[in-house]
Amino acid sequence: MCTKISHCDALIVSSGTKVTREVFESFGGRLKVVGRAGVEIDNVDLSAATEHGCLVVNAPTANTVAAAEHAIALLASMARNIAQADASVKAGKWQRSKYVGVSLVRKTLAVMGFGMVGSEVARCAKRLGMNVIAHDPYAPVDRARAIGVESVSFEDALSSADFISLHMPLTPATSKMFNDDAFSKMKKGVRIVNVARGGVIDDEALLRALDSGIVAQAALDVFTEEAPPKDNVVVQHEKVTVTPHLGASTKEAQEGVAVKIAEAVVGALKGELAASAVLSELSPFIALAEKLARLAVQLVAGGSGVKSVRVTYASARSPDDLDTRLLQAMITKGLIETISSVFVNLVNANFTAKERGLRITEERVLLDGSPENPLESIKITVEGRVKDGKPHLTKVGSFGVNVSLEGSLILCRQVYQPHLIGKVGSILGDENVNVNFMSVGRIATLEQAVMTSGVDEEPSKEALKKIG
Ligand SMILES: NC(=O)C1=CN([C@@H]2O[C@H](COP(=O)(O)OP(=O)(O)OC[C@H]3O[C@@H](n4cnc5c(N)ncnc54)[C@H](O)[C@@H]3O)[C@@H](O)[C@H]2O)C=CC1
Ligand SMILES: O=C(O)C(=O)COP(=O)(O)O
Repeated sequence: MCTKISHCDALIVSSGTKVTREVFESFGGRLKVVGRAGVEIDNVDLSAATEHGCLVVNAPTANTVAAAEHAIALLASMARNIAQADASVKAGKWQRSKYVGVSLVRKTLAVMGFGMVGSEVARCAKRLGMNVIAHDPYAPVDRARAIGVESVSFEDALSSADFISLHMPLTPATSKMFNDDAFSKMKKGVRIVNVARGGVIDDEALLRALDSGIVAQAALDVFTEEAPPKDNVVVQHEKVTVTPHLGASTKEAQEGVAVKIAEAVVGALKGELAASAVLSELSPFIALAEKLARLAVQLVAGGSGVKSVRVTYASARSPDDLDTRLLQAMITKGLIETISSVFVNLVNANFTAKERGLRITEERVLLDGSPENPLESIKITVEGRVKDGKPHLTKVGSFGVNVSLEGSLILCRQVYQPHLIGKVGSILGDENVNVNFMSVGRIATLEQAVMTSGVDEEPSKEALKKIG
């Protein structure tokens, strides 16, 4: 497989394909993007991707509904012993009393992890007449309240739930978080659904909890090892219902993730990073951030690089509603790529900045007014705004200018005096370089000023020297 894909610029995978260090190494630097056609990117070696300057994108929302529906399907079929009863009838038996189930209505469901899938599960469960509580240390309480779900602590969720549905990612913090200690805090007879990741449950502890009766039933779509070995005792347990990682497996979701990931990969190959709602809102500012950083590094350090950069974001949004990580990554890209051959992307930006001793500090200026626009301006020595959807330079040092940041710019520091505009224009004209605009930011005649010229072609070094 590695030989075949060494001829590719991008690779798109589902959870079943492990994109290991070996895969990145075999690409010999050609691979630019790995697209994960789904939510979780735990099957991609992110450190190896970073080191190889490869961007990793995912399609985080296209299978949300499918995963939530699968959790609800498992919840209902577990409560009514559908899988076990089906196998029994097919084996020629008729065991009506053995498969008496439990009702869902008015039971308490604890949704652990109140993100995209968890909140969709909560909405569906509410419609089934369940009392839904949620535990998520990072989700805003308002999100749960808005759909009539109470946010509770981990302990309260465990102790009051009749059903528990797991929807957190697998991270070092969530690995085996459902262990002996957690099971010991659960109500006796609790029923558990796991459509998240196998690793969040300690399998041996689950087995003990099933055998002791703390857990009456479990329904699992995901496993620590996929496919689980044939003799896996949890999988074979009569109180356990299993499916082979089918959460995202509906025709609609598969088509959805395919389209979304193709868009994200094409966008990334074109240098747009990714295509999601948040990103599209920030898109013009992403371009602005990178262009300002490119300009700043040239103005401030004269091409030798910078070590410490202060970025000021002016916005009417509360700092909590403005995620600047992507903007910061683009600033890093602008600062570093302008003065080196290092390829910076969303994945390796932090790593690359640290490696080069570049420290970026951020400052927020809270403006009055409508928070409809995520940002008003970004300042990194130079200041810029988005006007008509396009990045514009609005200030160089203390000089106000107003120029589009598309194409190439020549910035000259000067003492504002007659003939200068004409002289610069004729040097460029002699070279057949077309000047598409010129703007002078000045305080007064014969004072310091900044002249900005937009040019269609790149002037020769000699011409630039003459202008200098
Ligand atoms: N079985 C399947 O086919 C599918 C499985 N998934 C799994 O479902 C998971 C959730 O997906 P989404 O909802 O789209 O992700 P998401 O990122 O929208 O939500 C995850 C939520 O978990 C929360 N969380 C993190 N640490 C936590 C902790 N210690 N305790 C409680 N909550 C915690 C986060 O704050 C976040 O709100 C994914 O990580 C993925 O592993 C997703 C799609 C399909
Ligand atoms: O999106 C996810 O995280 C999933 O678990 C779905 O996995 P799949 O794309 O079906 O291999």
